[in-house]
Amino acid sequence: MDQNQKKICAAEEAVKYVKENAVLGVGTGSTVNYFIDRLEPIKDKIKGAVSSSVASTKRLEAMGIKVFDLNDVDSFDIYVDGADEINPEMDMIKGGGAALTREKIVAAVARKFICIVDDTKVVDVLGKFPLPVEVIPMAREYVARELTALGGRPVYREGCVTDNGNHILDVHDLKITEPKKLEQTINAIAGVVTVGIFGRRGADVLIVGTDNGAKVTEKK
Ligand SMILES: O=C(CO)[C@H](O)[C@H](O)COP(=O)(O)O
Repeated sequence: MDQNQKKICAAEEAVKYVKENAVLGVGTGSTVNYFIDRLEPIKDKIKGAVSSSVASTKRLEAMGIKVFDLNDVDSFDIYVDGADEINPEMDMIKGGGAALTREKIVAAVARKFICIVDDTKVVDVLGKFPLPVEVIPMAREYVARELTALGGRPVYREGCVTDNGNHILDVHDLKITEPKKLEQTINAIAGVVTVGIFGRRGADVLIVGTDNGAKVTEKK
């Protein structure tokens, strides 16, 4: 199986978690796009979705799925999203698609985070994938200096403006052995909107697409 087939395999397994009449939390990215596409046969059986990006909203609406404003939804069962890296504790790096802030917000409201990835995303230690940090534009250089002081090598993602009108710094050369601690430290820097470490709100269910089909792990 190639990487895309593995993403499809994980996405199809995630559809099994969708209950009738549910509102779904929907993430962003190529793996999630496969998940959205596979909602087609059951789209009339769900109430709708809460989306984490303009791109996912457009894809959901194009399929005829109603997209709710998060402020109009108290809570919902599942949030389905991809990741750039995930470790055995189900902490993740996210934000490769620059949607990390809205992803973190929608994930926070969901009862269960279902992470769908191909097997290249599963790692022992986070940090090989450059860590995305969304920053307020005027704070970009200040935040970059603070991230350098933490041992990282921040690189401005040129030309990228997030759905919230902000910039992204991708931080290279980090070996993230204590994800929850680093998440807190980076989030405390003035000008940081969100860091792409999802530790405080990690995944509850991990679905990995592999050569041997979907491997499902539930957090104990
Ligand atoms: O965090 C994300 C977007 O901000 C994505 O979930 C992450 O980048 C994985 O994307 P893909 O499924 O395309 O590999």
